[in-house]
Amino acid sequence: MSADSTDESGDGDGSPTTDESTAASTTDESSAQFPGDLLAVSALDAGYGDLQILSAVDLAVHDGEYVTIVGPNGAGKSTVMKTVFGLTTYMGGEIRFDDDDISGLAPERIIHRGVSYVPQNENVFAGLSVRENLEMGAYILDSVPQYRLDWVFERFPILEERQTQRAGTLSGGQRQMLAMGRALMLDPDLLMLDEPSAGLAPDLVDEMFDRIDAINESGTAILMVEQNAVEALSRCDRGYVLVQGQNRFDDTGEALLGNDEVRQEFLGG
Ligand SMILES: Nc1ncnc2c1ncn2[C@@H]1O[C@H](COP(=O)(O)OP(=O)(O)OP(=O)(O)O)[C@@H](O)[C@H]1O
Repeated sequence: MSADSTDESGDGDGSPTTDESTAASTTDESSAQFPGDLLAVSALDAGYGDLQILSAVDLAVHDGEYVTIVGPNGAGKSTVMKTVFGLTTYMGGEIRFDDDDISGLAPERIIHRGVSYVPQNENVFAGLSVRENLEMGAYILDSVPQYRLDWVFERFPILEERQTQRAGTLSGGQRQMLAMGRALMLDPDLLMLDEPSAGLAPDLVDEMFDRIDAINESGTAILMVEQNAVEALSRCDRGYVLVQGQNRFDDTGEALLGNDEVRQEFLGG
């Protein structure tokens, strides 16, 4: 499924690396339905220049899983995703994807492995048409695969209707759909979404989450950062609570929602 069929190393031993150091470890039951780690982040240190933000962060996403990161402002949630995608200063620890070590690789190389990332802001080319934006999503390929365009249009019919319209003239919700559609053009194994519901009118938030559910149900693993924590945890398979650049809790979404400490400290009671 990933765009790159030339992975070199493939030397992983497949052993899970993420469990020990977090406050509430991942339950075996929640992991059992998933075949293995797609993304395995262990003891990750990262930041910006000399400024360290993440300290020994552990996180895993299994094949086809839907994982959410929640936590207070400035906790480093976006930094985790940016670091997986090669956009920050990698300082230590390990990031494995599909059993290959991708720690510190540049984004172009990570995209080839089958990871797509939708940042929170400036995630479309405003001056280009909807269709051109989608075509840009497949820029690493020699030609734009029509079946992927069709796949995206099927999931986001509004993008087909508006394909000649400039992205800058779309509504916030449509723009977010375009950003997601573009990220899906390469049929990634893992889609990382940074606050997909941010700035959306309340009646569009549920619709956005429904679309993310549908993408996940079609087999794409999701790693998502969300301020809308209760909604996100109620939909995901597992969640992580990050505080000051460190793991605080991880468990199934349901268990985190039922955890009094998590509710009081991080979910508004
Ligand atoms: N480009 C950058 N350069 C320097 N520091 C940054 C940069 N981006 C983020 N930071 C800092 O890193 C810390 C973590 O930011 P991050 O955006 O990862 O947090 P977050 O948990 O996603 O928060 P929020 O929910 O507010 O987006 C913050 O202190 C932030 O100011």
